[in-house]
Amino acid sequence: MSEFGFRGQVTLDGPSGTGKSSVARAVATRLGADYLDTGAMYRAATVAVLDAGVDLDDADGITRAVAAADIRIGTSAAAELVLVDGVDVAERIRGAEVTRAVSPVSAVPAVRRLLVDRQRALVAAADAVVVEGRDIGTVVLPDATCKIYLTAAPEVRAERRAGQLGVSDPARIAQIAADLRRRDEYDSSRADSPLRPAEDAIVVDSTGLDREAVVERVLDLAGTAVGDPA
Ligand SMILES: Nc1ncnc2c1ncn2[C@@H]1O[C@H](COP(=O)(O)OP(=O)(O)O)[C@@H](O)[C@H]1O
Ligand SMILES: Nc1ccn([C@H]2C[C@H](O)[C@@H](COP(=O)(O)OP(=O)(O)O)O2)c(=O)n1
Repeated sequence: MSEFGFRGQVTLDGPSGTGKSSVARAVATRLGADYLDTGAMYRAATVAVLDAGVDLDDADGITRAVAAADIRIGTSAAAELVLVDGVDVAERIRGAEVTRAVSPVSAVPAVRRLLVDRQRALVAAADAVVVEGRDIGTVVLPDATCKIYLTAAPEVRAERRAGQLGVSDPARIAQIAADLRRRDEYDSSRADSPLRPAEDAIVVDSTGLDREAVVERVLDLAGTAVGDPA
């Protein structure tokens, strides 16, 4: 099929370090589609919570802080745009402070309702879109054209994350691996929209594949899902 003829939604869910962001961005570029990073929305919401000084056990306070914040997210694969109350937080949302706090913030059901509504509105505005997160195939877009669930061995995911952060010290890599495990467990066991593959998702294990091979596999699956000969 013509890559640029794609119309519909590709969803990419899975745990941290499986390659969701880098693969989703590349697939969106190749398809000429929009790109939505829902993890960046939960991270931006976490900035609002941290800046409001709310305790991470206080679900009502978290909800108020997120509802009061003006969170804006871009949908272009070419440039990342994440604003909280007009401030560019694209770099800050990747830092350790936000990464530590994002799971409890994203487990609050009222926060999820707010952000899922915005995610659906952004998707509705696009003819073609690649959306990545944890619950996109299961909750946000149950009727998506093509659903992918990305996995990879935990030690490979930790090494990738360490490489991305420029970390080579074995003790710090072990810390990154422990943090990933903790977040996986938290995200998979929360009551509202836990991380899990949708029943109709295709599982792609990226452990032994380089990024380009995963991108090609996802493009093949997207082409098959819209029924065009590849
Ligand atoms: N298949 C792959 N093989 C090796 N490295 C990869 C692969 N996919 C992604 N990466 C790298 O791993 C790191 C984490 O990828 P990222 O896309 O941020 O994952 P996620 O969004 O799932 O957390 C990045 O540095 C990325 O370039
Ligand atoms: N659709 C989503 C996306 C992310 N989240 C939450 C749970 C995740 O631990 C955090 C951060 O997601 P993000 O995709 O940025 O995380 P990684 O890049 O995979 O480390 O947000 C979510 O609950 N639902």
